[in-house]
Amino acid sequence: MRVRIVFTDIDGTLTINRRSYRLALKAVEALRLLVDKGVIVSLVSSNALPIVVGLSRYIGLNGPVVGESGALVYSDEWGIVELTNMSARGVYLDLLEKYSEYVDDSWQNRFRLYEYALKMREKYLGRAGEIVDEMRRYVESRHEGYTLEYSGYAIHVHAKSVGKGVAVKYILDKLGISSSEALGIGDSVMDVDFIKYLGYRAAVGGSDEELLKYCNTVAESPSGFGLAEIISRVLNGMGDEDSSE
Ligand SMILES: O=C(O)COP(=O)(O)O
Repeated sequence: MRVRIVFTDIDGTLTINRRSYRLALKAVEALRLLVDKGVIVSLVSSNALPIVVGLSRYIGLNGPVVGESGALVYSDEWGIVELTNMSARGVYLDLLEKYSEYVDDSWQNRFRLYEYALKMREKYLGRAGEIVDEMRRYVESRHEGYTLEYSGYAIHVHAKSVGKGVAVKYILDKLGISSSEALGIGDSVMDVDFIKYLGYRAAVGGSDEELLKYCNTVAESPSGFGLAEIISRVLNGMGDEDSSE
């Protein structure tokens, strides 16, 4: 197994479970270990870019990051790279008004450029799937070229051409690394978009069923604890390869 770059989602993948924002310290330690071994680690998230850049910096990671579900990429060397020019602001404002019974605004929207988020109101979380499907039908019939997805943390409204996969391919291409040497780790159906292109495809325990269909490794432990488990398998695999050389 030769992994040169690891792309990992944040919410539900580095956290202690799929509802919390609290990082699993085991996950932080595992990512740092990868960096120390010379592996590039990139965060791939639907969060606003400043959150992703900040987190990457303070954890001590070394790779380019993806924010706004793939609309934006950042690295110290490249600066902010915009992978779309289609802002979903008008679409999100329409949804916020029309579906105000079900969804609330996200504070992060003041810091977003292209992709916008809505939070499902607590009392409707049990009906999230059905409400999201209805909202998607509305968006796709009224706003050509736009769609929405649900991560379990928020509903993300963006141009159809925007995706975590487009951004991950952009990074691989710029760095000259083959997708066969890349590992992707996620927890939600939104992660299928980038994981499906990569040579090594892993899901943490408790992931969405849809994601599991695309993965060749599934952790037993949930969320960030599962990520630590996957990384220890990778590091052991790399050790085997080194000792056989
Ligand atoms: O902001 C969200 O809804 C999810 O963020 P993530 O892409 O890091 O899981």
